[in-house]
Amino acid sequence: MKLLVLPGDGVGTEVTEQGLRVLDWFARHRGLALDITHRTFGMENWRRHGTMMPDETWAQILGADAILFGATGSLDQAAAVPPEERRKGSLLRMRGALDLFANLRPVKMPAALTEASPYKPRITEHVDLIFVRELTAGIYFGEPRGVETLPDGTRRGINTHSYTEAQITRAARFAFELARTRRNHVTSVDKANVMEAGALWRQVVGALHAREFPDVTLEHMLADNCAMQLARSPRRFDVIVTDNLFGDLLSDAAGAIIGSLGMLPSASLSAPDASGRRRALYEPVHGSAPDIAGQGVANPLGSILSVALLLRWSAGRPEDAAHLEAAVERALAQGARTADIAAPGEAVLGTAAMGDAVLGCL
Ligand SMILES: NC(=O)c1ccc[n+]([C@@H]2O[C@H](COP(=O)([O-])OP(=O)(O)OC[C@H]3O[C@@H](n4cnc5c(N)ncnc54)[C@H](O)[C@@H]3O)[C@@H](O)[C@H]2O)c1
Ligand SMILES: CC(C)[C@H](C(=O)O)[C@@H](O)C(=O)O
Ligand SMILES: [Mg+2]
Repeated sequence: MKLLVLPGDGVGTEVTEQGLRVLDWFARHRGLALDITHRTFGMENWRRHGTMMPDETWAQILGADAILFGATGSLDQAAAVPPEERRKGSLLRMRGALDLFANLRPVKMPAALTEASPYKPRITEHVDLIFVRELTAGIYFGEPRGVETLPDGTRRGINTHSYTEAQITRAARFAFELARTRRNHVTSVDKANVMEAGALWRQVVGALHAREFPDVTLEHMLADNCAMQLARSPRRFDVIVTDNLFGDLLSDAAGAIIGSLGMLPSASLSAPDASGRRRALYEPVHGSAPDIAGQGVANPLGSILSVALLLRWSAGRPEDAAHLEAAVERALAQGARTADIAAPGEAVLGTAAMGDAVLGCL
């Protein structure tokens, strides 16, 4: 498998290093064959090459079987880099060009972390849900977009929320198929009461369900209610399918259930090609975390668990994926804690030491 590693900005580099150590364990002990290429991404490209996206890196991105990504975003970027360059080196350009429409964001409560969660244990116990966030359409990609100057000299910012039936159908089909491998329940989240695109979303998901997936339980939920239900009774959810923006917001909110955004992994997948291979990008859900970057304190488990998703979805190694997920659970059960998930008085590990703890449990 051709794997491209793009650690990116801020804590992205720190957590990806730990993800790579774990991947290397599977290469050495389980015969995982990897052809790994490393490239810089983000502000380091601007500093080194004067462009946010060297052509050679873009070619690597387009040619990779899978990408292990860290994070993007830096405080100096908006001031230092012209908008055109920022777009060239943006995560959204990659997601769009690779057509990574299905963004999986599992949220599973490790039993050991009930004290780290701001919620009561009776709320968080046994939470095991997964978002299928549509990732290549909606308001992130709709046209027209931009900032225009009005006749009175003031400006207006414009973005367009748009979904075609085909874009809704492929995300929903992915969610129904995934639900059949889990607890057979899909919650489809929209704002059908306000948005035309939301009403279409609901119709298309409902019709697909009736036509192809009557064995799966489907519920429709408005996005504002979903935000509340995630806090109140997250255990009720199995698969949540939703649009690009709601998926972004709701998955961060779900990170709080576990206690830290640093815990959440993700996989972004394209449709399979003729040989059944999906292009894929794996990354923690969190960003570059400028408030803690460079200190060696970031939680690497979001990246390490993204490696588990890579083993499952790109390497075709579900047993290895489960082995890694179990090792993370064991490390947590043995008391391994980075600062973000430590209860008061608990000993705190740095980023690399948390990597050591997981490796020790493999
Ligand atoms: N996929 C991505 O690369 C991605 C995702 C989200 C935000 N961003 C970018 O990151 C930058 C910072 O955004 P933000 O601060 O709103 O979001 P963030 O996800 O970077 O951080 C939010 C909060 O979570 C904490 N956090 C994040 N990752 C952590 C980890 N591994 N361990 C412990 N704590 C962690 C941070 O310290 C911060 O308090 C922005 O430029 C934003 O655009 C990128
Ligand atoms: C960095 C940003 C473009 C991104 C998004 O909004 O999709 C991030 O928040 C995420 O969740 O992956
Ligand atoms: Mg986000």
